[in-house]
Amino acid sequence: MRLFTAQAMREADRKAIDLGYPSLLLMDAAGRRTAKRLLERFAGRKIVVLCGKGNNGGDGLVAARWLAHWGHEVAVYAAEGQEGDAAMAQQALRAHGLEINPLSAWKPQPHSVVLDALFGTGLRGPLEGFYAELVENINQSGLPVVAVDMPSGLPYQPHIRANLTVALAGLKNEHLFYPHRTACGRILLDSIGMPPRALDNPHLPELLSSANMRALLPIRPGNAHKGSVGRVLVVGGYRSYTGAPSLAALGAYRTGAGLVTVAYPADCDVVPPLEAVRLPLFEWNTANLQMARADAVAVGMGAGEGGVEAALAALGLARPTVLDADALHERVLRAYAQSGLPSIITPHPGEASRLLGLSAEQIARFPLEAAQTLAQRYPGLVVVLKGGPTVLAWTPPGTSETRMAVNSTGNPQMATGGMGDVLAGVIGALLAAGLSAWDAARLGVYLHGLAGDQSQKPGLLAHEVAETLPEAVEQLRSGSARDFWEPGYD
Ligand SMILES: NC(=O)C1=CN([C@@H]2O[C@H](COP(=O)(O)OP(=O)(O)OC[C@H]3O[C@@H](n4cnc5c(N)ncnc54)[C@H](OP(=O)(O)O)[C@@H]3O)[C@@H](O)[C@H]2O)[C@@H](O)CC1
Ligand SMILES: [K+]
Repeated sequence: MRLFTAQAMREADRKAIDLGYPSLLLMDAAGRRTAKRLLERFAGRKIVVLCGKGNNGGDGLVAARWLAHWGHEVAVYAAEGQEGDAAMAQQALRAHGLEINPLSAWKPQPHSVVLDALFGTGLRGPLEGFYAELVENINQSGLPVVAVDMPSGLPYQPHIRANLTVALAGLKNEHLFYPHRTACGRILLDSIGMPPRALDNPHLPELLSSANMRALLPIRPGNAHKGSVGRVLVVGGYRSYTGAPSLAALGAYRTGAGLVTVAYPADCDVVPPLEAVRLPLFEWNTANLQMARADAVAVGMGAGEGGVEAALAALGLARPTVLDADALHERVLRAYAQSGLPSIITPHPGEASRLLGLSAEQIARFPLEAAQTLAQRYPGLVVVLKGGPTVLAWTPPGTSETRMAVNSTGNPQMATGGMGDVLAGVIGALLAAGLSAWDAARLGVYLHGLAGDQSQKPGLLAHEVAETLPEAVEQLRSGSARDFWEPGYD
């Protein structure tokens, strides 16, 4: 499954037409299915359909026709100047005897639901004048709004704040990234019958879905023993950051690691989980770290000033590695990129900002671009740029194309201390279980977010998320993990 931009969706639309698929069929499916979705939630209210002159408006005209056909009370307000498919939709609506009112005549009507079919992927800039005012009036009316494809006005201001958005053919950036996602309300996805070949575009980011992630779960053989399912070495801790390596160890164990060793400075008060092997060290060097037999390493959590030294010492172990927090320095990243070892870096926007020389606000605003830039700067390293949502990027060595993925699990309550440490442990366990760096990173962020989604209450703590990981793994394995968008009828 891919994550689209408005432009990429227009290309998919063109591709469908090139394949011979009649565009009017897409519009009919879009309108009809949106109408059904509206009825599921808002049956009994009068339906007011507001249509622009483009194809988003055309979808609205189709929806109005079906709603009237099914016997519901519908009022239609539309801009003038429809062409092509939208003009046909208008013709069909007139044939059903429905009156079309000018958009300027719309006034909020009590107990109505608004179907927002003003603008979709064809918007080319912020709404102004009449349309800006209309959007503000709709928002201020307090009436429930169902948006066709996306709330009109996005990604600019002003835009509609919808209760429900029916995304057509695929999810777009606005449906995933905050703050725009908030304006969508609940998100439903409908394929509208778009030929899959038209949507197939390997250059777009992968959207991590339950079906794809389920296929990556490692299988625990019947004769498993603790040495065969993955041994993780966690390296970190410094002064007041003694909890970080312990949380990583917990994350690793709860994801299925067979044995976790925690290496930490001997003069630090680190208290690893009871089940972990303790490795207090007076010096970070490879020989010392070799005392732990590890299939994968997670290094840097709470390592403070010792982060660089610890990560360079861990490089000598030549194991797949997760580099987190205080290990995330230019020197370390260069060395790991050159080593060719499967390695993953897990910066948050602040750490990415230090690496890229950009502000954390810029990183948070353009996460796809930031992750891609890091992946191109350090070929071979899998970049996990943490955020809402987390973005992944990887430039396989010897290639120039960067693969991108966007996570679909997780919630804002997970923005608390220690959450990243747990994630590093989760990914470490998956590396130790034998997954490739790209697979371990994608499945790791997905599971970590899914665990966080079990409780979306304020005050969620990192160790609680770690404790919920087994439930998340089980949910994914059993097929009961749900994607946040609800799939359509097909
Ligand atoms: N994906 C698919 O395959 C399918 C997609 N479908 C649907 O098509 C939708 C996309 O339709 P679209 O391309 O016609 O664009 P749309 O959003 O209706 O807006 C265009 C209108 O907006 C206007 N306009 C632009 N900027 C403006 C501004 N700043 N301020 C004011 N006006 C502005 C522009 O006017 P113009 O500048 O051209 O005069 C034009 O009239 C998509 O979201 C989905 O709902 C389905 O029907 C079936 C399959
Ligand atoms: K819309």
